[in-house]
Amino acid sequence: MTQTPYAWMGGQAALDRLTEVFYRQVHKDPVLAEVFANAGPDHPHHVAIWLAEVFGGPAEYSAHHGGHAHMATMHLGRGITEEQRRRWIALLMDAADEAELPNDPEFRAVFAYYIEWGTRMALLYSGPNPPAPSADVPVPKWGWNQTPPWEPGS
Ligand code: HEM
Repeated sequence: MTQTPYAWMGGQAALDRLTEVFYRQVHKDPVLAEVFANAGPDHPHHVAIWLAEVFGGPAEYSAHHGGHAHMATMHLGRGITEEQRRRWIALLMDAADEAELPNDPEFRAVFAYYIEWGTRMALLYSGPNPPAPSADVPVPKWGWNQTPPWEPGS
């Protein structure tokens, strides 16, 4: 069976590397620094745990960090702008290079697919009339979709 995107990218260690690099840049960024000014030191790890679960790793965010409802609540009322969303993506994609996540087209496409979707969901929750955060909504799961990774011999 094809391994999960989580395993393909190098598991939790890779995601922690990613979010550490990412938030280091976020805190220096003129568009995003203010948005994350009050985020605690554990924030990068929490987001890494979330991403792990999304990409097929352990369901630790659901089990110990409040699942979808907590994530959604953390975005309520923040009024995230399109400019901030775009910058968030740009910095995360640069961080994926710097943290040396796999750069094969299939992995990067799946990664970008979730990030595009997820940032739009964050915007929705942060804006007026957000969906009510619900304990019944599961953490989303992102597999390979249309593009399983090319592997030698396949
Ligand atoms: C795929 C997109 C995104 C994901 C997966 C995501 C994930 C998360 C998670 C899991 C938390 C809660 C962390 C915890 O449990 O402590 C969180 C909080 C937060 N997110 Fe997002 N987020 C995304 C997009 C964004 C965007 C685009 C922005 C703003 C530009 C944003 C701003 C914030 C802020 C300000 C917090 C609260 C940080 C704190 O004070 O601790 N998020 N996010």
